[in-house]
Amino acid sequence: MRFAQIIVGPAGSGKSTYCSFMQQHAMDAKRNIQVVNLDPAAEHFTYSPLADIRELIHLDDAMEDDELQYGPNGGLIFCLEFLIENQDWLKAQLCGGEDELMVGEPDDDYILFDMPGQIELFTHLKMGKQLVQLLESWNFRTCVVFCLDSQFMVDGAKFISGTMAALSVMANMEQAHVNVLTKVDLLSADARKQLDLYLEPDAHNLMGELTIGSSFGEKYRKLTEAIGSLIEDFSLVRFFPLDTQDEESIGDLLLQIDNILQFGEDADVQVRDFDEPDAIERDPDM
Ligand SMILES: Nc1nc2c(ncn2[C@@H]2O[C@H](COP(=O)(O)OP(=O)(O)OP(=O)(O)O)[C@@H](O)[C@H]2O)c(=O)[nH]1
Ligand SMILES: [Mg+2]
Repeated sequence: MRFAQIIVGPAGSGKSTYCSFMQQHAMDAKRNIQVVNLDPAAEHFTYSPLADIRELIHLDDAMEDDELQYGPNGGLIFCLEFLIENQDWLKAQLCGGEDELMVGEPDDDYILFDMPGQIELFTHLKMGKQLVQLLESWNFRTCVVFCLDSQFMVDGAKFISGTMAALSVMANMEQAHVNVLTKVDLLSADARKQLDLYLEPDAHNLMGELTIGSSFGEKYRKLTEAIGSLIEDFSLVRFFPLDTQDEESIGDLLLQIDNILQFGEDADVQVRDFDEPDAIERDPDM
């Protein structure tokens, strides 16, 4: 079994930074987490990628092509379609170029996929989901990690809007899913308090309070309340506030995603499988 986190979220929400911090954290814990860059427009990131889509296709290829003549947004969609069509390239990068899947060390098979900030790839287009299906066919267990900038979540209307964006990705991808609020270290003490209030899991009628102080909230009070209670009543959307300056915060998040992927549990099973024949050998009468 192999493990994958698909890192998605709006432009500039902190996806690539998340990948760097996660990889570094894993390294410090003597764990091997690799990162694959699937953003064909990426110019710079601070991790060293296991594979890089820009070696297959670069955004400029789609934009400078005389026939295609894409703008930056259409070009990006084209690049991801191209990736899906040329899936053998990705498979070779992930599977060491062998035809058959190589089953490496369990620790070597944990990969973060750093995606472009084009959120429509994951809200209503099919490429995001196709990528996940490909990974699954290559034995990956996947979890979507949706990054949202916490600075845009500290007033009621924005919180609702961010929650709906998360919900939209969840509904389209139909995958195990974690929502991460990034850049929490940049929040003022007041903003952090406000955010914590929204994140309180059982603050009853919290969403009703969100209508106060925002023009959208006041104008569409009933709608806002209805959306709020829908989200609250069904526990639809939860957010993890990530402070990249706090090692414990990164560790807690990784643990949560590991649990969703059942990462540690597989290791247990392998230990048990390994022990059993040994025990039988030692006591042949049993
Ligand atoms: N202080 C702080 N800055 C952050 C954090 N995460 C990201 N940033 C900054 O936010 C900016 C965007 O971060 P990226 O990681 O490039 O965001 P991205 O989602 O990969 O962006 P695109 O790939 O362009 O969609 C950079 O200047 C980062 O340094 C964080 O946790 N704390
Ligand atoms: Mg990026």
